[in-house]
Amino acid sequence: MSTAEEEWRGVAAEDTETLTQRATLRLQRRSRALLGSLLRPHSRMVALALALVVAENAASLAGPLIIAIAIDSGIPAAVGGDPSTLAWCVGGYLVASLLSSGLRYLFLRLVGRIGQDVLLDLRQRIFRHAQRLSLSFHENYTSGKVISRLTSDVDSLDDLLDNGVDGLLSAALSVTGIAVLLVVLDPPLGVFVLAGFIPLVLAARWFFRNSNAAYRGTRGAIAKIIVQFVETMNGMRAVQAFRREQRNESIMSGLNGSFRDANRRALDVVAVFTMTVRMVGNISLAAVLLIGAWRVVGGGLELGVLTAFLLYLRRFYDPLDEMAMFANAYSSATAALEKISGLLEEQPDVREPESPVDLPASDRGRAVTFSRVAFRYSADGPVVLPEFDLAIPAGQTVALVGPTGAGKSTLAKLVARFYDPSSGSVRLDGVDLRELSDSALRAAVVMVTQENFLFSGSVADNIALGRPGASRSEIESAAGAVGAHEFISRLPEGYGTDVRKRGGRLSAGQRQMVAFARAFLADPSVLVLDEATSSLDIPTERAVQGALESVLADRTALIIAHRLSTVLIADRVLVIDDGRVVEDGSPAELIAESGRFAALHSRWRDSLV
Ligand SMILES: Nc1ncnc2c1ncn2[C@@H]1O[C@H](COP(=O)(O)OP(=O)(O)OP(=O)(O)O)[C@@H](O)[C@H]1O
Repeated sequence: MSTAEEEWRGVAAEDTETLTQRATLRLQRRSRALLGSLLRPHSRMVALALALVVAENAASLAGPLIIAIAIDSGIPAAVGGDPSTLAWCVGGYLVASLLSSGLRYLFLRLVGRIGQDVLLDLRQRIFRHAQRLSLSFHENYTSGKVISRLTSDVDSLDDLLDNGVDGLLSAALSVTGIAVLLVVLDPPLGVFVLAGFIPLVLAARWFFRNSNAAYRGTRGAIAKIIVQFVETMNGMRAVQAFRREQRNESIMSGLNGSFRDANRRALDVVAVFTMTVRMVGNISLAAVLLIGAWRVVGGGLELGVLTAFLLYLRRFYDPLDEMAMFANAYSSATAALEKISGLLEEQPDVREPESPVDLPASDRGRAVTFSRVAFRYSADGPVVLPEFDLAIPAGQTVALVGPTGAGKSTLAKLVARFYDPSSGSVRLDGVDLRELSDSALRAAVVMVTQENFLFSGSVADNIALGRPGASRSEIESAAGAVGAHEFISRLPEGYGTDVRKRGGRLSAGQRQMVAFARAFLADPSVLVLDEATSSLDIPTERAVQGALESVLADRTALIIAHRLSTVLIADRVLVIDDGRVVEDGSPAELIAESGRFAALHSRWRDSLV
């Protein structure tokens, strides 16, 4: 792939207003490929739907032709005493109408089913893919954008499949069918009507060019609204605490305004196109009426043929209106498809190896080694770890301390392989983390983060996250081991309490205990713990400390320690500064020296008195 194409890979083009011709073609190819892959499993059904719509149109086009025969032959014969032709015409008309309605029903049902299956598949693909993408992607892309891909973009596709495709197929078929019939019925009038097509083709070209640009704008604007909305709702506490409501409102009203303007532009384009179609249609109709009537009076045209001609002509322009609606839905869906296909094109930075290596057997933790690890979060970002070497023997508990921004969390995230080192390697019992399968890595290393995230569901479900499929007694014994059993039993519905419902909400300390129970149940050989910074009251602190000691037994642990009590139970303390180890030793050794840890230790102790 050339560098120019590389620039438009994935979500790179999302915020670009104007694209080069090459980029546009590339994005269109990508969208078409996605649509093709979505429709392929339903190809038979799509073929059946096409057959149904062709048959339906043929049945419905027979109507005016039968009326022409009725007027020109049926009625004169009936006046002459032979009503059979007229009776055949009426019967034929009824059959054609019934057939057309029945086929339409079948077509709509089928298209509805295909459409919903396609959307289901697409939603699942987006969700699955978004979950697979690396943390580094999510940090930049934000959850709001993923939500807008999954909701408003999929909705525009829904709109296209529900209304647009039906409109387009019917319109295209009836316009073609009618054009042929018009020329057959009366060639001079037919050719005259078809000449009206020239301005229509020009108008359609203008429409597509402009509406595509307008709809790219609406997709971008709605995504920004959702991002802002999600961020505000997620940060509601901070919003209210810092009185950010007014500022958020003004940001939101600006975004809403751009969304409205982008939509207005899109609708203006539709309005101009629809008006042009109607105008050409009505002028043609008036002209055909004038010329046709003049020829009927002169005896050059039969009245029935003129009637059929006028009936067809009405049907000829109505679907063109529908085409405008389709084009509308199409432009919106193309813009959505462009964004969705971009998200789906993104590849995780942290990838599972094709032929993973097994870890050796171990029953007491695993050795963790950093060998000449250099790390930066992005290719153009600052170096966070210049060259880091560290060997942690199996079973050792290491506390990481150091100033904010020193790189402690970065080290922890590298051990859990949320990121890969820019150079060098992180190894587990000598095996590079990049050579392990995801499941082996997740079984071996568990990271407990500061946020202690609880998913909606019961307390038991949240603990069971550590080992899906764990029995209730295993869950309870894990909770018991970390000392959480007692408070969980006191919750309104015990282990079955919903953590998101009133009464089930847990305090910071309780959330931490649940997270420990989860880690205990997962039973990893390496535990990475980013200790919560929030201070707990003394009894809770003790309980949490006790829980921590049970979780740490018999495993290797790397703890970003914020509490003195945690540091003191560690076998080894590493003081990190600016991505380097500046002190390394047991807590007692470091306290005995007069370095940074000794100073930190005395400040901690002073704060406890
Ligand atoms: N996701 C990220 N993207 C880019 N830079 C980051 C990211 N996370 C951290 N950094 C940068 O990397 C450096 C180290 O951050 P890190 O979070 O590892 O520090 P820390 O020692 O854990 O700090 P704290 O004690 O405040 O949590 C900082 O300069 C920070 O700005």
